[in-house]
Amino acid sequence: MSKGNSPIRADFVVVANRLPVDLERMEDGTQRWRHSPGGLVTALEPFLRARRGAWVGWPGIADFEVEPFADDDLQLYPVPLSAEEFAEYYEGFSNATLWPLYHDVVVAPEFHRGWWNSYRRVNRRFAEAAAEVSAEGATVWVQDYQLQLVPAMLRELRPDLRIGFFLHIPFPPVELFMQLPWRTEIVRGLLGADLVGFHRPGGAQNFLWLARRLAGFEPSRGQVGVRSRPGVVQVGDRTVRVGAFPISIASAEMDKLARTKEIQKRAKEIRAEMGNPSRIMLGVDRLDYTKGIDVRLRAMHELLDEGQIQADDVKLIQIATPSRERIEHYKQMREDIERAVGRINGEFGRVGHPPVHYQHHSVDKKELVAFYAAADAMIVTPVRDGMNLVCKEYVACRPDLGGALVLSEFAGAAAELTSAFLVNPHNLDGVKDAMLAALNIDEAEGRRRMRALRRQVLTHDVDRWARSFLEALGTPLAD
Ligand SMILES: Nc1ncnc2c1ncn2[C@@H]1O[C@H](COP(=O)(O)OP(=O)(O)O[C@H]2O[C@H](CO)[C@@H](O)[C@H](O)[C@H]2O)[C@@H](O)[C@H]1O
Ligand SMILES: O=P(O)(O)OC[C@H](O)CO
Repeated sequence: MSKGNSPIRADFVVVANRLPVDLERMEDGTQRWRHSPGGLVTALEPFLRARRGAWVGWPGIADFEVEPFADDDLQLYPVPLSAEEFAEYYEGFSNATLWPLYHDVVVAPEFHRGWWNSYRRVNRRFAEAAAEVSAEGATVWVQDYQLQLVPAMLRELRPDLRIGFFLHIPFPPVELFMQLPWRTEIVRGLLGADLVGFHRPGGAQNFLWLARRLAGFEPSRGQVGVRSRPGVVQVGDRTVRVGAFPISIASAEMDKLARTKEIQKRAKEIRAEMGNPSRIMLGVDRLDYTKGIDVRLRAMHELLDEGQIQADDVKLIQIATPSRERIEHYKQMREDIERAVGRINGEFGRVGHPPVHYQHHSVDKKELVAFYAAADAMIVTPVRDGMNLVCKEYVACRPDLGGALVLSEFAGAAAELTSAFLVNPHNLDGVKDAMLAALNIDEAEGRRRMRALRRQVLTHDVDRWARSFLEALGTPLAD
């Protein structure tokens, strides 16, 4: 990574809360950059690197200023946050107001005027940074719920730009969105874009309704399609399009990696290290209360308790990336999950043979792919998820057509991955039945399901997602 002067103005700019790398302070006082967590970075980073764009985002440490710098072909443009802004804009309004509100109020959202003021102030700073780094007529792609005011603010500063916005989390039902005291400002902020994108048509449809109800604009009436038939809102002399663009992963790259001898060998080692149990279930998530980690632990506990599975035969690996650790609901959930893991291992484990192998940290990409290759059943049980990339990664990593996927109906991915064992995470018996079905699936049926899942994931990758969005924005990409 090389530090340089101010970056050249770019023709293609991504604006996201986080840079794709986070600055980390080590105990000895030194610092190092590490890959940022989460699905947004996973999806966008390879795409933007290949196009030599600029990325505007927060460097991951509060009260810290970093000069713009280049990371290989990517120009990184850090936006600083004070400790107070981190608490109010990021932990507060973004993750204790919007995150729960947009995820079906799974915990109660908090509404505080101070947090909102900070959100507005920080959105303004991001808009100013994007205005500075964008070349004349550039395409600027603003990402996610932390930056919903940026499109309108940026348009005010730079009317020459083409502005897209994509929401990575669900857009809520209108009845829930209407709880937000600053609902009209958010809708007007998003309408500053030329194209507003959601994962699912339902989100686009909800937004169109709100554009009329809250901002007084007349939207088009037809049903929004997937990557087609966007809705339209006329905002003065501008036409804003509103569409559905289901995100995906770099499927071919993961498939290729999973086929390597190194990964195959490591997958066998993982099974051996666990005592070669007959079946391994896997969960991989940011440690977030929306992901339903507690649901799969409860289901496993009951299956063991009822003798439907035996602790020596069936193991669960749960890999959980630390996330938003100072926020109360996250602290509480971590305690609950770790207590549930301890309880299962205490009740059903033997020395050296716990039924649940729990890791509270990230793993690198190769290790993650080896986990996917080693697992007989992938358990993805969010109570609400915009898309969920983990289930697509698992499918891409099974060129052997082995393994089975248990997937919540409330993940955006369920609309595409219909050959998974689809479950309602609120129905514990249904989750238990699906786990058993996935663990005991006969080989031919498993291969049939996995083949259908792979057809979808390999033909709908992240490149297709980005291309379809940018085409709808009117800036198609050259090959
Ligand atoms: N322990 C671990 N070690 C290493 N890597 C790990 C890991 N745990 C998770 N990851 C990686 O982090 C990413 C998580 O992406 P997800 O889509 O599953 O959820 P996230 O909520 O972060 O993303 C948000 O953005 C994405 C993209 O739009 C939406 O799919 C989603 O609904 C939305 O909440 C995956 O690429 C996964 O491999
Ligand atoms: O760690 P956060 O809060 O930046 O969340 C990362 C996820 O991608 C959220 O979309």
